[in-house]
Amino acid sequence: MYTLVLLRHGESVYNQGNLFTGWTDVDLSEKGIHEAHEAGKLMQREGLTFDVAYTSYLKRAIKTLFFALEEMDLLWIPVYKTWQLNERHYGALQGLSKLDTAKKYGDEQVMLWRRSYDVLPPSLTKDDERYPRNDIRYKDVEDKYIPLTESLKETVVRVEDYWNREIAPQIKDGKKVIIAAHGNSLRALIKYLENIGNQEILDLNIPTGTPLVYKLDDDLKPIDKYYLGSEERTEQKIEKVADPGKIME
Ligand SMILES: O=C(O)[C@H](O)COP(=O)(O)O
Repeated sequence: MYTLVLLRHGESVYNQGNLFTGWTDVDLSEKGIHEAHEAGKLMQREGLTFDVAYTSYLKRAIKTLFFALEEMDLLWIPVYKTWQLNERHYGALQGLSKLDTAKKYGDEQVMLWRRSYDVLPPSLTKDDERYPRNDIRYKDVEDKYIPLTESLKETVVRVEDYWNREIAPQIKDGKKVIIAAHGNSLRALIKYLENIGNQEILDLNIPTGTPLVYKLDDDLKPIDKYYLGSEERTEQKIEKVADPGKIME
């Protein structure tokens, strides 16, 4: 049996402002920094340790991983960064308010853009400054992989590819792995790992800064999973992600 930990970044300043983020490289909020440290402490208390870590090219995930590993005195382990673990690209919605967008297009449409498997958010155009081709960090990524928008279905393809090529062999080799990524890139990975249906995936919401521990069998199929920390707090965070307009105490 293998242990794998998935960690969504702590609250970002865009999460705080309730804005669509996607590939926008925004920082953690003060609360997000705190969540990242807390995640590290929870993992330490649980007796977890890691040999290798994976994260995206986006600083909210990179910093969350850093702060969590710092708490565990594991800053020395190899950390691999990849665009393939980036958040799902939110197209022309990036930077817009989720509430204003819901007022303009209706809750149902926004829910489809946020949670459905294959509905694409409105696309960017190539002259948009948000087009990732203009960002130096993606200079080695082939044009065909640079998104103008992305459905979860497309996110699954790139996440699954990276999982099978890079991460799964490390786990099978006995390495203890943590993946620090994003709400929708983790939904994509979980959909693949647990073979969740295209309809059921609508209801999956990943809380910020809360370690999710998986027990995997020899074929890397999940046998068990659980969040670390207070169940009540995790539930509140999940509700907040599901309905970002909700006020949390
Ligand atoms: O990209 C974003 O806006 C968030 O990281 C995830 O947002 P969602 O919960 O609206 O999909």
